[in-house]
Amino acid sequence: MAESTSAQAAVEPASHGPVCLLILGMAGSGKTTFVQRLNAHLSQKSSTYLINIDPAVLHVPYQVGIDIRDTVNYKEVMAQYRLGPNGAILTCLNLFATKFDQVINLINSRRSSIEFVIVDTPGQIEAFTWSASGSIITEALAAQLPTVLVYVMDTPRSHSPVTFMSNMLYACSILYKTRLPFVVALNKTDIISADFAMEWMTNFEAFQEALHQERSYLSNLTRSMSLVLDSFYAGLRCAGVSAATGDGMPLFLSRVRDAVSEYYTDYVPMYEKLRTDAAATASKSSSVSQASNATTTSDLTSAQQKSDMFIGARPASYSEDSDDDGNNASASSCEGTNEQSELESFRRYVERLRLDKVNEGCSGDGDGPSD
Ligand SMILES: Nc1nc2c(ncn2[C@@H]2O[C@H](COP(=O)(O)OP(=O)(O)OP(=O)(O)O)[C@@H](O)[C@H]2O)c(=O)[nH]1
Repeated sequence: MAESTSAQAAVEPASHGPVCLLILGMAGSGKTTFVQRLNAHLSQKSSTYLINIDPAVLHVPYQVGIDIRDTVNYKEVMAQYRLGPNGAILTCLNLFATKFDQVINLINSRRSSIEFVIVDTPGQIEAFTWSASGSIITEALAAQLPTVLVYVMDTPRSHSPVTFMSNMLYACSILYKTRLPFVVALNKTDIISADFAMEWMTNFEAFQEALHQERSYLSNLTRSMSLVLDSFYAGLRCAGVSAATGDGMPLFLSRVRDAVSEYYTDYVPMYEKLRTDAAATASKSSSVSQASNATTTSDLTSAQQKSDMFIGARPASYSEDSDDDGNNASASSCEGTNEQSELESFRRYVERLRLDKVNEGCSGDGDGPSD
C-alpha cells in the first residue's frame, strides 16, 4: 500500500462506522482482561473486531483480528537494535505505525459488518501515549471512526489518595493531549467498590479528609494538584467495572454511548476547524512566496525532531551520558543500515501525513492528494 493512500485514508473525517474503543491504562490495571470481558459482553449482540498493539504480551486471551506481533517480533527488535524492553516496545510501535494504513484499510473493508473495534495497548502506557507512533495511531483511528479512549484504572491500587491522584493526573494529561472523548473504567470492583473514587471526584472535602490521613511527603503536592482537577472531574465519565466478573458493563457501555455523542458534537467540529485552519495557513503561505519548500523544510525538521525524540535516534545534541538505563545509548550505538532506513521510512510517513492533511484541506472537497 502506498504511503500516500495511507495518509489520504487517515485524514478522511469519520461520519459513520464502528465505534473504536482504545483501551489504555497502567501496567497491570487489567486492560487485557477488560478487553476479553468487554468482547464477551458485546459479542452477544454485536460484532467486534479486536486489535492487539502490545508487542510484548505473551498471551492474548481473545480472538484477535490484527496482532502487532504478526508484524514485528519484539525479541528480534531487542536483539537487532540492542534495546531494553521499553525501548523495544517503542521501536515496535514505530515500525507498526509505518504500516498503520494497512490496519485502517482492513478495518474499512469490514466497516459495514462490525460495530466495535477494540484496541488493546501496551502496559508501558507512556510508550503509546507520549510517542509519535501513538499519536499517529490514535489520530488515524479517530479520523476514520468514532473513537473513545477508555482509561482502565486499578481501583484497589488507587485506594491511596496519592496513587489515585497520580492516576487521575495521568488520565487528565491524556485527555487534554488527544482531546478525544474519554471514559474511565474503574476496574477490579470485585475486590473493592469504586464508590470511594466516585466520592473523591465529586466531594472535594472527602478527598481532603482522606489525604489528611496520608503521611507521605507527596500529600502536600497532591493537595495542591487536587485543586486543579475539579473541572476535569466535572466532565469525566466513570464507571466501576470488574473485568473478572463482568459487573458494571451496562453502565460502562452507557458511558461509551455518551462519549460517542461527544465525538460527533465536539471532536468532529474541532477536527474540521483544524482542517480549515491548516488549509488557510497553506494557502496563505503559498500566496506569499511559493513557500512549499520552506514549509516542507520546517515541517520535516519538526517531524524529524519529534521522531528523533521518541524513537531513540540520536539528535545532534544527544549525549550518551544523559541516558540512565542504557537503552538509548545502546540504540544509538547501533548503526545498521536497516535501522536508518526504518527511521527514514517513519519520518517520511509522518511528513507525508502532515503534508497530505494540508493538501487535502486545500482541495476543500475531501479529495486526497495523488501520489
Ligand atoms: N480481581 C480482579 N483481577 C483482575 C481484574 N482485571 C484484571 N485482573 C487481574 O489483574 C492482573 C493484570 O491483568 P491484565 O489484564 O494482564 O492487565 P494489563 O493491564 O493488560 O497488563 P499489562 O499488559 O501488563 O499492562 C491479572 O492477574 C488479572 O487476572 C478484575 O476485574 N478483578
